Amino acid sequence: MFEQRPNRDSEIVLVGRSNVGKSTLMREITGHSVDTGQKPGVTRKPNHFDWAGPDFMVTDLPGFGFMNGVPEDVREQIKTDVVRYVEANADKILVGILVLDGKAAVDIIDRHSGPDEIPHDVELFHFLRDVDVEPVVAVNKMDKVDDEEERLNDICDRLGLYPPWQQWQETIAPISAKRGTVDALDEAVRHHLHEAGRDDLFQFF
Ligand SMILES: Nc1nc2c(ncn2[C@@H]2O[C@H](COP(=O)(O)OP(=O)(O)OP(=O)(O)O)[C@@H](O)[C@H]2O)c(=O)[nH]1
Ligand SMILES: [Mg+2]
Repeated sequence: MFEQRPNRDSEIVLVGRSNVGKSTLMREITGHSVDTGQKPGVTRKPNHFDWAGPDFMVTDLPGFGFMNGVPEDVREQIKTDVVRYVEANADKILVGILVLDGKAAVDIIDRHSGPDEIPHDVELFHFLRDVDVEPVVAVNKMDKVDDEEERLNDICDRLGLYPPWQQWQETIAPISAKRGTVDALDEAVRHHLHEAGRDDLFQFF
């Protein structure tokens, strides 16, 4: 289990497979420098960012799934730790941002779908809902995607959300963290913050 969680009563977490751009998005949200990398598995411990004023923080959690050079048992342990972290703090987490690689997600999901296999991304999406954390799916790296509409509709379909994706703008947010194009995510997060009566946190999104 991850140690040393700062004592904050409101939180937004970033979760997802390794190398999808969680830390890049974290940098974009917070304006702080965060380690990012070409190689998966850069973030091994949660990165918490809090501010002097509000009782709020954003947490960039380690990625899981395939990572070059990282043994399977370590990858599984990271995933277990991430799930436990979210479970343990679910009552404080206002929004769970599930980051996907828009270019790769559908192929990876389809490759890992089977009679006794649920893909990590799909599992995590339903897990967030199960623990009553509002999920927002940040479909990242859209700068590399040509068939945007089709891709977003396929992602909805795999997550059990009836297409077209435009019906789910509080849940599905196409972005490019690297380019700083994150308006759709800000909108979706604000929607949930508003529902939670937390317009005071709009300053961060
Ligand atoms: N083309 C493109 N590349 C991106 C985008 N966002 C992130 N990347 C790249 O994706 C790679 C991984 O980014 P990270 O932010 O380190 O990914 P991560 O999800 O934090 O990875 P872990 O810490 O291993 O879980 C880096 O090379 C980033 O520059 C994006 O919007 N577009
Ligand atoms: Mg990272």
